[in-house]
Amino acid sequence: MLVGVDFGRASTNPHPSGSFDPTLDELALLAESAGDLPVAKIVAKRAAPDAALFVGSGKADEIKLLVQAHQAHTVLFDQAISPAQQRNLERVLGVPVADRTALILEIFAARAKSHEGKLQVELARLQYLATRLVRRWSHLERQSGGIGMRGGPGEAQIELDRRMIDDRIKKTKERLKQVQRQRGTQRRARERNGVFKVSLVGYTNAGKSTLFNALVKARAYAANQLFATLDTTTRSLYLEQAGASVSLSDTVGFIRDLPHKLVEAFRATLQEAADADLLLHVVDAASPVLDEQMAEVERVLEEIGAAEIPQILVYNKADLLDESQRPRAPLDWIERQENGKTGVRTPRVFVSALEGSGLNVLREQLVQAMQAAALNIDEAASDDPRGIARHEAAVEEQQGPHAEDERAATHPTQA
Ligand SMILES: Nc1nc2c(ncn2[C@@H]2O[C@H](COP(=O)(O)OP(=O)(O)OP(=O)(O)O)[C@@H](O)[C@H]2O)c(=O)[nH]1
Ligand SMILES: [Mg+2]
Repeated sequence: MLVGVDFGRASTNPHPSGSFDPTLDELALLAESAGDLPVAKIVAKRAAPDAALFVGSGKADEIKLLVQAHQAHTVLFDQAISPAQQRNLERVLGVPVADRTALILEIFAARAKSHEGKLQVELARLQYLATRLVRRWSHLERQSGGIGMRGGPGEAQIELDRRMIDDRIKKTKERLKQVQRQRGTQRRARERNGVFKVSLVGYTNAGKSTLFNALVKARAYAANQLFATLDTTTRSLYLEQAGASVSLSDTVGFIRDLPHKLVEAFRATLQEAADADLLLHVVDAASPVLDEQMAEVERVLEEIGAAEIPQILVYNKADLLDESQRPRAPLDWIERQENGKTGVRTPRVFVSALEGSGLNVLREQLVQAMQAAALNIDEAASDDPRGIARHEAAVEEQQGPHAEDERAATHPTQA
């Protein structure tokens, strides 16, 4: 049973994309990805979350009736609920209650394949657990009457749990560091070869792995599931037009309200994207919430320090667009909105990774981006730190004069 609450404009949600999805489609897909079958959904409207139940008590009764009518075995909330709200709801509803964060962590835990991925998920889960214990403890403290009244019945146990968790967090972090140090060595070995690094980034389920497979003829796991990919896969992609290879990495997808601890735990994996010379930002062109998904990806890129990396926008699933939505040309240029920037002119390519259409145009753009970057590197040794002037000239040569003014104006601080 899926539940979403619309807090309207009063919402304190920090994400500009807004946290309320009236369709609950994404929550449904998350539930399916975790192996659940959504049987019913309900949306509520409130000015603010109820302290005890998150929803009002009338709504809770309504949910309970639906749970019974559909024999639902779990209630999933689209927003984060506190441990106390979770416990109260479970008591009222008579079934387990979980929120979006717990659901995402569950999916990650089930999907993690590599040693590093497993450790990252373990760390995120422990950290999630730790914050919940802290909150429960402070809740008990309040109940016991404040300072001087400590020593309630559960305190010793919680303190013990906390120490155990803190200990495991420490150990997991150490092991993770070890694994990442090894990977870092491998990565540096690759870097020394001077290979041009391209990373696929984008919202989960946009089609990154399908595109990766189509481009490098690999068999990365692609599925209609959220977070099908957790571990980074890297392959060499030979570009005939350039007579050279680039390294192409498939990475974990992004999602709105990605639990912060998870981003932290996956920082090293995401770092792969931040180290790239070029990002292929893959979007599901057929998604009704395309803008929100793109904004979310930009937000995460900003968070991991990858907002300045040049992008090619890959509008995937073009086969699903109807005639009126189809672009007139397979390639155009759009102004990408970025924090603090008026708009960055970025190539946009329409492809269907599934049918293999548009891939040649994409390869051409890859070659151009590579050549532009090569000129940048040439310039790196000279006075102009990133060779912006020459880079602009090179891009102009390749794309005609029209593409240029904005680029020069919007990359003034690139160095
Ligand atoms: N119609 C259509 N479906 C596509 C296309 N590309 C991918 N898909 C489907 O979209 C779903 C997700 O594809 P993936 O390649 O797993 O997406 P992803 O971005 O790697 O997803 P995560 O790894 O979960 O973040 C699969 O069911 C694909 O078959 C396309 O061009 N057209
Ligand atoms: Mg994938």
